[in-house]
Amino acid sequence: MTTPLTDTIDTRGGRRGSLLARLVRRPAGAIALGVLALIVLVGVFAPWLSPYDPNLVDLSITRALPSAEHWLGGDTTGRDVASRLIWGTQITLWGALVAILTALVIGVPAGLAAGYYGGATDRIATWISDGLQSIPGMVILLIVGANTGNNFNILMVTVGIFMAPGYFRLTRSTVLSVRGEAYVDAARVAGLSDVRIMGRHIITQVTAPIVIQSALTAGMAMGMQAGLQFLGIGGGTTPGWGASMNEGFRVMRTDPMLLLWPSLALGITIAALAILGSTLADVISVKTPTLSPRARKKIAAQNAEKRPAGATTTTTGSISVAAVDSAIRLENLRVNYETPEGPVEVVHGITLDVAPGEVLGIVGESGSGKSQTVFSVLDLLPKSGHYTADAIWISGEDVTMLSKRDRSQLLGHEIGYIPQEPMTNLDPSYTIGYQLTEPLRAVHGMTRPEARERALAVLARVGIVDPERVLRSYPHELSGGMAQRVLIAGAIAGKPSVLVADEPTTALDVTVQAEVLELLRELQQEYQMALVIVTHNFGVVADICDRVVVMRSGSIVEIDDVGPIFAHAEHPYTRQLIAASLDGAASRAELDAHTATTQEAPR
Ligand SMILES: Nc1ncnc2c1ncn2[C@@H]1O[C@H](COP(=O)(O)OP(=O)(O)OP(=O)(O)O)[C@@H](O)[C@H]1O
Repeated sequence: MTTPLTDTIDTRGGRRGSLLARLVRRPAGAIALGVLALIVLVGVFAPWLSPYDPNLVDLSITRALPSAEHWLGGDTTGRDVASRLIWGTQITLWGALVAILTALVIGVPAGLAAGYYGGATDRIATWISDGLQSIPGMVILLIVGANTGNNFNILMVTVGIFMAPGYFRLTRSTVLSVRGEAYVDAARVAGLSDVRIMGRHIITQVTAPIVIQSALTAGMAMGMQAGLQFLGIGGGTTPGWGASMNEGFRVMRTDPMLLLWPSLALGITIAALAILGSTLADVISVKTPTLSPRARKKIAAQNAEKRPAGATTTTTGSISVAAVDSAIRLENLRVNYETPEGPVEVVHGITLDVAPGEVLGIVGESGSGKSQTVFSVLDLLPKSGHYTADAIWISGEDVTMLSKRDRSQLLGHEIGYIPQEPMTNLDPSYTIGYQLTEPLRAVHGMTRPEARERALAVLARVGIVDPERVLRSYPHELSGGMAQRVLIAGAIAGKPSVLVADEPTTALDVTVQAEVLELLRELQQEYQMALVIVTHNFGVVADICDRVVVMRSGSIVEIDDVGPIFAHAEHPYTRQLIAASLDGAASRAELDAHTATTQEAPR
């Protein structure tokens, strides 16, 4: 039985917060939202905010300059400009709303049905959508305007119909991308109706892109509406901003301000909608944030502050050999990630080392920081991540003092790396031969025949029966176990002094796991390499390691030799992990027996 470790789950990550909260956390989002909220309030409360009837003519204020009574002055026929602008806000927003609702009501259900059902439904809907897009919208709008007495609402519904294909295509493509997901199949198997599946499981995927599209479409609808009114179509008695622009345009030379105010209102609104749309897209897609150089400096300064003057550090862990004698030595390593909620530290100042020829296990449950530690050594952190350390020694050199180029040279020579997922770490477009020989030629300066010879030798050494054939093969032609052996061959081909294996057996089935561990143990002894093996499994530790580092929530809770750890682990978390890992795990003897009898045959 496996002991549950639910009480040790790290919950510091927290929730990402509501969409609105994430939006207003960004300055551009907050400003755009604030401006739009103000515009909407003006539109909604126009009857109360407007000081005069927008159509009231008072000849005494004809072309009047701004004054206390008439904030923006009077127009050419003696109407209050501010009142017309305020009422114009309402009519412009209303027009945009009618157009968007029309486009939504037509485009989204059609896109859902086309994407979900495919076949004839998809073909017919796509054909109609393409047809709509090929029709010149302005001509139709002129015809509709002429036949409906320039009815504003009907014109905006027509604008909405021409905008529906945008929603249709967006919804259809989103549905197509989720239609084959396992959870949609599961809902089908569970007997849920199509309408329910679309309404519950699929629409949720479509909502975010639709919100973004609506922000952008609103701007376009306002632009079209203004364009129509500018042409004198759909103005009505209460002018939208477009109609005011038309009036202002006619007297642009003598009264330029009459054109300026509505143009400004329209420009600001459309700009705010565009900024809102693109900020929403950023927030919703949660693009991986990248740490800016400024943020990196800030984190480094904060980490320096955490170190009391004179004292070495506030780190966890310990070291066993002198820095220059170590294969790897980390001093006060911290890893930070930039997240939508701000920087988060995921490794909290750890110190550890590996002696030459030693096998060190880094153990901990998922999320404890094992991989981030290894990635920092290998300089493999993603762009959103950043580490700081007092020093990182690799084969007696502090790599934090080296240039990026020198560091990667050193890594290429001194460290071999075996990743978690063998298949995803081989490029499907290249043969195994190319992938094995490329680093030998580029980093180790071998000629093509030398590299080929070395690749064949290491493939044979890791137990590949027909190395010549494997060299010609593409990754998809290998089994998972063979792919992992190929990666091990690649890792040792350059004769590194340290081999780092990140959960090297996780993706393999249990029989192959035993063989791969056995191989690693043999290679480590044969090449006299230091081996760092990342695992969540104490069974692996028992099998292969000399010393073990136990990590939890980004800190080291215990470091000791394997014997003492199993005999009397000090930390309760270590004891819990040991119990969870070893219950039911195959014993060393069983694994050995298995390895002796089973030899994996290549396909
Ligand atoms: N790109 C990232 N952005 C933000 N946080 C991250 C990122 N990658 C990892 N983390 C966080 O860092 C912490 C440590 O992750 P790490 O991958 O080192 O865990 P691990 O112990 O190797 O787990 P596993 O065995 O599942 O690989 C986790 O809390 C994880 O959520």
